Amino acid sequence: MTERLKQFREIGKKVVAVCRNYKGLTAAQGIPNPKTPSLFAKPTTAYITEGQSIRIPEGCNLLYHEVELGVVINQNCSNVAVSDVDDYIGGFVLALDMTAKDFHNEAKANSRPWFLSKGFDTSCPVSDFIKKEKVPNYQDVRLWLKVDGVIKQDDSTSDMIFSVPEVISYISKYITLEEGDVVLTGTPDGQGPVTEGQIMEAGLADIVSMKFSVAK
Ligand SMILES: CC(=O)CC(=O)C(=O)O
Ligand SMILES: [Mg+2]
Repeated sequence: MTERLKQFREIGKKVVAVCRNYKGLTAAQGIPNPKTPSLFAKPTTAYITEGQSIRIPEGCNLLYHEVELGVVINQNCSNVAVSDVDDYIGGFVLALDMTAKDFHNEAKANSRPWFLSKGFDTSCPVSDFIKKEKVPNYQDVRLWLKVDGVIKQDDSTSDMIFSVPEVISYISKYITLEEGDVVLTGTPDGQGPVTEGQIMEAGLADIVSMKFSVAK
Protein backbone atom coordinates (compact mmCIF):
# COMPACT_ATOMS: atom_id res chain seq x y z
CA MET A 1 0.00 0.00 0.00
CA THR A 2 1.38 3.39 -0.91
CA GLU A 3 1.82 6.30 1.47
CA ARG A 4 -0.84 8.18 -0.50
CA LEU A 5 -3.40 5.47 0.17
CA LYS A 6 -2.64 5.40 3.90
CA GLN A 7 -3.17 9.13 4.00
CA PHE A 8 -6.28 9.17 1.84
CA ARG A 9 -8.13 11.54 4.13
CA GLU A 10 -5.44 14.17 3.97
CA ILE A 11 -5.41 13.90 0.18
CA GLY A 12 -9.18 14.21 0.28
CA LYS A 13 -10.17 12.19 -2.75
CA LYS A 14 -13.70 12.13 -4.08
CA VAL A 15 -16.60 10.24 -2.59
CA VAL A 16 -18.93 8.39 -4.97
CA ALA A 17 -22.01 6.95 -3.28
CA VAL A 18 -24.78 4.52 -4.16
CA CYS A 19 -28.29 4.98 -2.89
CA ARG A 20 -31.06 2.48 -2.21
CA ASN A 21 -28.73 -0.49 -2.36
CA TYR A 22 -30.20 -2.69 0.39
CA LYS A 23 -33.14 -5.03 -0.17
CA GLY A 24 -34.40 -4.42 3.36
CA LEU A 25 -34.48 -0.68 2.70
CA THR A 26 -36.40 -0.84 -0.59
CA ALA A 27 -38.81 -3.37 0.94
CA ALA A 28 -39.43 -1.10 3.94
CA GLN A 29 -39.98 1.88 1.64
CA GLY A 30 -42.23 -0.15 -0.70
CA ILE A 31 -40.21 0.77 -3.78
CA PRO A 32 -38.86 -1.55 -6.48
CA ASN A 33 -35.20 -2.46 -6.45
CA PRO A 34 -33.23 -0.24 -8.86
CA LYS A 35 -32.17 -1.88 -12.14
CA THR A 36 -28.75 -0.20 -12.06
CA PRO A 37 -26.86 1.43 -9.16
CA SER A 38 -28.11 4.93 -8.47
CA LEU A 39 -25.16 7.29 -7.89
CA PHE A 40 -24.34 10.62 -6.32
CA ALA A 41 -21.17 12.30 -5.01
CA LYS A 42 -19.96 14.18 -1.97
CA PRO A 43 -17.23 16.84 -2.00
CA THR A 44 -13.99 16.15 -0.13
CA THR A 45 -14.91 18.90 2.33
CA ALA A 46 -17.62 16.56 3.66
CA TYR A 47 -15.07 14.32 5.40
CA ILE A 48 -14.59 14.46 9.16
CA THR A 49 -12.89 12.05 11.53
CA GLU A 50 -13.49 11.12 15.19
CA GLY A 51 -13.08 14.08 17.51
CA GLN A 52 -14.87 16.39 15.09
CA SER A 53 -18.64 16.95 15.32
CA ILE A 54 -21.30 16.73 12.67
CA ARG A 55 -22.69 20.26 12.21
CA ILE A 56 -26.36 20.58 11.34
CA PRO A 57 -26.45 22.71 8.17
CA GLU A 58 -28.17 26.08 8.45
CA GLY A 59 -31.91 25.76 7.87
CA CYS A 60 -31.96 21.98 8.24
CA ASN A 61 -34.59 20.66 10.64
CA LEU A 62 -34.34 16.98 9.79
CA LEU A 63 -30.89 15.43 9.79
CA TYR A 64 -30.70 11.69 9.06
CA HIS A 65 -28.01 9.13 9.83
CA GLU A 66 -27.03 6.41 7.34
CA VAL A 67 -24.27 3.97 8.26
CA GLU A 68 -22.39 2.57 5.28
CA LEU A 69 -19.41 0.48 4.25
CA GLY A 70 -16.91 2.68 2.41
CA VAL A 71 -14.46 1.07 -0.01
CA VAL A 72 -11.09 2.78 -0.51
CA ILE A 73 -9.73 2.52 -4.06
CA ASN A 74 -6.01 1.76 -4.43
CA GLN A 75 -5.25 2.66 -8.06
CA ASN A 76 -6.83 4.22 -11.13
CA CYS A 77 -9.90 2.20 -11.96
CA SER A 78 -11.66 2.58 -15.29
CA ASN A 79 -13.84 0.05 -17.12
CA VAL A 80 -13.03 -2.70 -14.66
CA ALA A 81 -14.77 -6.07 -14.91
CA VAL A 82 -16.69 -7.31 -11.86
CA SER A 83 -14.27 -10.23 -11.57
CA ASP A 84 -11.26 -7.86 -11.38
CA VAL A 85 -12.61 -5.36 -8.84
CA ASP A 86 -10.82 -6.94 -5.86
CA ASP A 87 -7.49 -5.78 -7.33
CA TYR A 88 -8.66 -2.17 -6.97
CA ILE A 89 -9.81 -2.39 -3.35
CA GLY A 90 -7.13 -1.01 -1.05
CA GLY A 91 -9.14 -1.24 2.15
CA PHE A 92 -12.26 0.05 3.82
CA VAL A 93 -13.70 2.73 6.07
CA LEU A 94 -16.85 2.78 8.10
CA ALA A 95 -18.76 5.90 7.04
CA LEU A 96 -21.90 7.88 7.78
CA ASP A 97 -23.77 9.35 4.84
CA MET A 98 -25.35 12.20 6.80
CA THR A 99 -28.35 13.59 4.95
CA ALA A 100 -30.30 16.82 5.37
CA LYS A 101 -33.52 14.95 4.77
CA ASP A 102 -35.76 18.02 4.57
CA PHE A 103 -33.49 19.57 1.93
CA HIS A 104 -33.46 16.22 0.15
CA ASN A 105 -37.25 15.84 0.17
CA GLU A 106 -37.78 19.40 -1.05
CA ALA A 107 -35.24 19.01 -3.87
CA LYS A 108 -36.88 15.77 -5.01
CA ALA A 109 -40.38 17.25 -4.86
CA ASN A 110 -39.21 20.13 -7.08
CA SER A 111 -37.15 17.95 -9.45
CA ARG A 112 -33.99 19.76 -8.39
CA PRO A 113 -30.56 18.26 -7.69
CA TRP A 114 -30.01 17.16 -4.11
CA PHE A 115 -26.27 17.79 -3.86
CA LEU A 116 -26.62 20.14 -0.88
CA SER A 117 -28.61 17.62 1.15
CA LYS A 118 -25.79 15.06 0.89
CA GLY A 119 -22.74 17.25 0.41
CA PHE A 120 -22.71 19.82 3.20
CA ASP A 121 -19.59 20.20 5.37
CA THR A 122 -19.26 17.32 7.89
CA SER A 123 -21.73 15.09 5.99
CA CYS A 124 -19.19 12.26 5.64
CA PRO A 125 -17.77 11.13 9.00
CA VAL A 126 -15.33 8.26 8.49
CA SER A 127 -13.45 5.80 10.70
CA ASP A 128 -9.76 5.12 10.58
CA PHE A 129 -8.59 3.31 7.48
CA ILE A 130 -9.30 -0.44 7.76
CA LYS A 131 -6.80 -2.75 6.10
CA LYS A 132 -8.28 -5.04 3.45
CA GLU A 133 -7.11 -8.17 5.31
CA LYS A 134 -9.21 -7.16 8.31
CA VAL A 135 -12.45 -7.61 6.31
CA PRO A 136 -11.89 -10.84 4.39
CA ASN A 137 -15.62 -11.36 3.83
CA TYR A 138 -16.71 -7.83 2.97
CA GLN A 139 -19.74 -9.23 1.13
CA ASP A 140 -21.16 -10.49 4.43
CA VAL A 141 -20.13 -8.26 7.30
CA ARG A 142 -22.31 -6.65 9.94
CA LEU A 143 -22.95 -2.89 9.90
CA TRP A 144 -24.58 -1.33 12.96
CA LEU A 145 -25.40 2.10 14.35
CA LYS A 146 -26.73 3.24 17.73
CA VAL A 147 -28.14 6.65 18.63
CA ASP A 148 -27.65 7.45 22.33
CA GLY A 149 -27.09 3.75 22.97
CA VAL A 150 -30.22 2.54 21.13
CA ILE A 151 -29.66 0.33 18.11
CA LYS A 152 -31.15 1.85 14.93
CA GLN A 153 -29.41 0.09 12.06
CA ASP A 154 -28.15 -3.50 12.08
CA ASP A 155 -27.72 -5.51 8.92
CA SER A 156 -25.21 -7.43 6.86
CA THR A 157 -23.64 -6.24 3.62
CA SER A 158 -24.99 -9.50 2.16
CA ASP A 159 -28.35 -7.67 1.90
CA MET A 160 -26.98 -5.36 -0.84
CA ILE A 161 -28.84 -5.29 -4.13
CA PHE A 162 -25.63 -4.67 -6.11
CA SER A 163 -22.52 -6.21 -4.58
CA VAL A 164 -19.40 -4.14 -3.94
CA PRO A 165 -17.71 -5.51 -7.12
CA GLU A 166 -20.85 -4.80 -9.17
CA VAL A 167 -21.08 -1.24 -7.82
CA ILE A 168 -17.40 -0.45 -8.46
CA SER A 169 -17.41 -2.03 -11.92
CA TYR A 170 -20.53 -0.02 -12.83
CA ILE A 171 -19.12 3.29 -11.57
CA SER A 172 -15.83 2.66 -13.40
CA LYS A 173 -17.63 2.51 -16.75
CA TYR A 174 -18.51 6.18 -16.43
CA ILE A 175 -16.24 7.75 -13.81
CA THR A 176 -12.55 6.97 -13.36
CA LEU A 177 -11.99 6.07 -9.73
CA GLU A 178 -8.57 7.13 -8.44
CA GLU A 179 -6.31 6.02 -5.63
CA GLY A 180 -7.76 7.25 -2.35
CA ASP A 181 -11.32 7.67 -3.64
CA VAL A 182 -14.03 6.28 -1.38
CA VAL A 183 -17.11 4.47 -2.65
CA LEU A 184 -20.04 4.52 -0.21
CA THR A 185 -22.07 1.40 -0.84
CA GLY A 186 -25.50 2.40 0.49
CA THR A 187 -27.24 2.18 3.82
CA PRO A 188 -29.36 -0.61 5.30
CA ASP A 189 -32.88 -0.02 6.59
CA GLY A 190 -33.29 1.94 9.83
CA GLN A 191 -31.83 5.29 8.79
CA GLY A 192 -33.49 8.04 10.79
CA PRO A 193 -33.27 11.40 12.53
CA VAL A 194 -30.63 12.73 14.91
CA THR A 195 -30.69 16.03 16.72
CA GLU A 196 -28.26 18.39 18.43
CA GLY A 197 -26.48 16.76 21.37
CA GLN A 198 -27.09 13.19 20.32
CA ILE A 199 -24.22 10.73 20.00
CA MET A 200 -24.00 8.12 17.29
CA GLU A 201 -21.86 5.04 17.69
CA ALA A 202 -21.38 2.85 14.65
CA GLY A 203 -19.43 -0.29 13.91
CA LEU A 204 -18.33 -2.76 11.29
CA ALA A 205 -18.80 -6.09 13.10
CA ASP A 206 -16.18 -5.95 15.89
CA ILE A 207 -13.51 -4.76 13.47
CA VAL A 208 -13.93 -1.03 14.01
CA SER A 209 -16.26 1.32 15.83
CA MET A 210 -16.50 5.09 15.95
CA LYS A 211 -18.48 7.80 17.75
CA PHE A 212 -19.70 11.15 16.45
CA SER A 213 -21.76 13.84 18.12
CA VAL A 214 -24.23 16.21 16.48
CA ALA A 215 -23.79 19.93 17.00
CA LYS A 216 -25.56 23.08 15.81
C1 LIG B 1 -31.66 8.86 -1.00
C2 LIG B 1 -30.89 8.36 0.11
O1 LIG B 1 -30.65 9.04 1.11
C3 LIG B 1 -30.46 6.98 0.02
C4 LIG B 1 -29.07 6.69 0.35
O2 LIG B 1 -28.14 7.51 0.41
C5 LIG B 1 -28.80 5.29 0.66
O3 LIG B 1 -27.70 4.99 1.14
O4 LIG B 1 -29.68 4.43 0.43
MG1 LIG C 1 -26.52 6.71 1.68
